[in-house]
Amino acid sequence: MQIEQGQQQGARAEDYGQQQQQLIGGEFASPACKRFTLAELEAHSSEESCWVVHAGRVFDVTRFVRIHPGGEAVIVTRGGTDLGRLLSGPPHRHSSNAYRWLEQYCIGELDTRLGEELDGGSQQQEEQQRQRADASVVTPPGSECAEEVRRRNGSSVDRRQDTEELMYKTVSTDNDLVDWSKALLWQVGHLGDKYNEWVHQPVDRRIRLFESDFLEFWSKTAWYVIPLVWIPIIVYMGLSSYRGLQGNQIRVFTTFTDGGVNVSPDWFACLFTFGFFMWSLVEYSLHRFLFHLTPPAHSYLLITLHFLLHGQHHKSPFDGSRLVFPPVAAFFFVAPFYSWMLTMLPNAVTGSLMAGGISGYVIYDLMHYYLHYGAPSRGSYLYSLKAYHIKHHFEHQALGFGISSKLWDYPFRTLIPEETFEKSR
Ligand code: HEM
Ligand SMILES: [Zn+2]
Ligand SMILES: [Zn+2]
Repeated sequence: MQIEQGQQQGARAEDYGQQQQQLIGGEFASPACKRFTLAELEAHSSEESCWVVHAGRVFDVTRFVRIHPGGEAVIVTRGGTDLGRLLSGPPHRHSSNAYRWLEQYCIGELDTRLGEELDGGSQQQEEQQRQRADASVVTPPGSECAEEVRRRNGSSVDRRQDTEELMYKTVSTDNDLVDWSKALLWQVGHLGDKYNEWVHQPVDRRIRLFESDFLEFWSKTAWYVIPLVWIPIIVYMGLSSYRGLQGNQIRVFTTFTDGGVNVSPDWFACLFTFGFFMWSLVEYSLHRFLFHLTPPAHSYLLITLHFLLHGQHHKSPFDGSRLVFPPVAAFFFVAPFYSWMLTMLPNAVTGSLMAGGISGYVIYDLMHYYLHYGAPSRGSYLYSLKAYHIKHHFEHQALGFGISSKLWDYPFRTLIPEETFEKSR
């Protein structure tokens, strides 16, 4: 069964290689072609239903506008219109993954004949055009919009847009390396050297990790579980550590100094703050040195583990069911770390530091969720963090490891360049 699945994956991987070749040549998958009139397009220009046109095709971006890292307004105000060259900036030169992302929302193409009529084209010209188009284009069911648009529009499609199209890669989950109708966890290990590229091409689709409903259910965590589980632990740890500092004569650094340093209850706030601050370094280190380790192509196990830990979040960055870290899994990180600290420091000191550290963790996890799903107002600190983190997902996977702050990206020199548009010109 396993071998059979492996062979299927192998065959898919080969097809994928060929597919990528074709895609570089400009082919990309789209849904069956449907034509929309300008009037239909214009009727979808609000937050509730937002359609846009790009390179002759129509995209229903309603579900994306709220979470767009450049803000909701920039898309909604252009709802029902052609985006023209906006995607290549300014204000922002979009990544190739952003173009791929847009592909997922393609619902058809714009009926340009009507557009030209509305633009004042004469009846005769319009009729000639219609005849030309009808002679050259048959719309078989299931044909791909993009291919058709290119064929019909020929040289009329802007050259620059053509170049943009070359950046597209398939986002069709029906034609992917993995079978999306089945659980993904046991499939990804077979992707071998294709895994790394595949996992960094995000899709707007929920992931099923396990075949078993029981495991699937327990692998998901709603965001509010994080404060519900951890805040009582923080309060308990904090209070008991503070009492511990009050009740006992606690001394630290006894091995380095004569008699050690006395820790009074006043130290609690400093220890808590230090633990909170140290969390940001742990956050950076885990994200950079563990979650972003590239698993060896031949290791089924390590690829699977990588996917479970972080890969699935990169593949499906807006799958809210697995955006925060499950508390049971977190205990496996916290417990050994806590025990190790206890070997060096008194209980009350360790507890105070841990209470601060876990508070930092809770804030990080909730912020991470908000950066994906929230719509912070333009110019705010959270807006800049959201844009920063989404760039880590879409374009700079080897940079921008700080999530709740960019702090540690400075000394470790992994800061994402401010605005790639100016620099790339
Ligand atoms: C509807 C199609 C659009 C899609 C799918 C889209 C997607 C994205 C994505 C994925 C990013 C993250 C960075 C990247 O990967 O490039 C982004 C950032 C951004 N987008 Fe869009 N976008 C769209 C339309 C627009 C429009 C029409 C504008 C402006 C007129 C715009 C302005 C921006 C800005 C300014 C940022 C960067 C935020 C920052 O760095 O401050 N986007 N977009
Ligand atoms: Zn990451
Ligand atoms: Zn993320």
